[in-house]
Amino acid sequence: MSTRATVLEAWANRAVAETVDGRLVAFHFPRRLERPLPGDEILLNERDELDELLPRRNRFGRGDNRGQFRPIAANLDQTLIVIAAEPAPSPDLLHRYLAASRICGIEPIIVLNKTDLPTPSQAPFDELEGLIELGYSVIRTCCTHASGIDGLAERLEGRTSLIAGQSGVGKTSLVNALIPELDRQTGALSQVTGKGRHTTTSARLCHLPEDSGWLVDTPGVWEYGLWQMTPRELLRGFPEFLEASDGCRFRDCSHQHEPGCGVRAAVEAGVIPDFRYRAWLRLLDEQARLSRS
Ligand SMILES: Nc1nc2c(ncn2[C@@H]2O[C@H](COP(=O)(O)OP(=O)(O)OP(=O)(O)O)[C@@H](O)[C@H]2O)c(=O)[nH]1
Ligand SMILES: [Zn+2]
Repeated sequence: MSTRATVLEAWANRAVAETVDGRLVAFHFPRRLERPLPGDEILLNERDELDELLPRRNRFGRGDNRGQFRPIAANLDQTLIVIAAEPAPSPDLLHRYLAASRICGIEPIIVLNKTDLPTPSQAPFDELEGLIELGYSVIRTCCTHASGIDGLAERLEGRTSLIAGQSGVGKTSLVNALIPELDRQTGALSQVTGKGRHTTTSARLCHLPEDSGWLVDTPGVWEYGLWQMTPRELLRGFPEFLEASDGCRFRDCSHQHEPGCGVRAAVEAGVIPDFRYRAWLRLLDEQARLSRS
């Protein structure tokens, strides 16, 4: 008899999962099995050992310093990309996150936190209107005055979301506002792992109040990098280009120099904002550097 469980947190060779009947189980896993990720569905045997990792819908991850894909969590419905006026996002951080989500097949939602601070008139803040026109959702929140939290909570209902962003943008404050009883969940987790205190050095799947969904909290990062991929894969991160590329004269159009390029025509017509085209060119350039190094 096997028990179905959801992985909450995983390290090099051990993890914690919650069974369907709400029991927390810590287990080691054999190296022959792929490392489970927060959000993974698994089967445990009667000795509470990992029997099987069930097929995943998707994985979200990042590139490591060698450009390899490093998975963070699995089976997600959406990513919450948190940005704030302070600390100001590094250039292209938001575009990388948005592209990564789309490439992983996950809908990104932009969360502009710290709306009590003046918004600088620079990228990416002055690009948000353009992104909304392209169909991206932007939710504005302020943890200091607890505003926008209900609207954000509504978007999380019944879903599994991952929250990510630069260190200091207020991820922890948002998670605490969304999950008032986070301490209890953290305490229960520490008990089964035997770890005294919990530090957010790894991604962790948490329950939203009243079982209204799941949230993957991730450690803050200074920089978020993409992994090495082909130009075709990168294009999937810019879905608005895909439609326009149907109009390209050449099937293998690079959308850079060729005559009759549907993407460049859409940029010139203002259908694709110029800032998106330039961001894509910069990420393409980054990819060329990744593959050389
Ligand atoms: N003005 C303002 N400050 C905020 C807001 N939300 C969070 N902060 C402050 O921003 C700082 C960083 O907040 P955290 O919640 O620790 O940010 P974090 O993204 O979790 O940072 P890491 O733990 O490094 O990943 C703290 O001093 C918070 O009090 C907000 O809406 N407005
Ligand atoms: Zn083209």
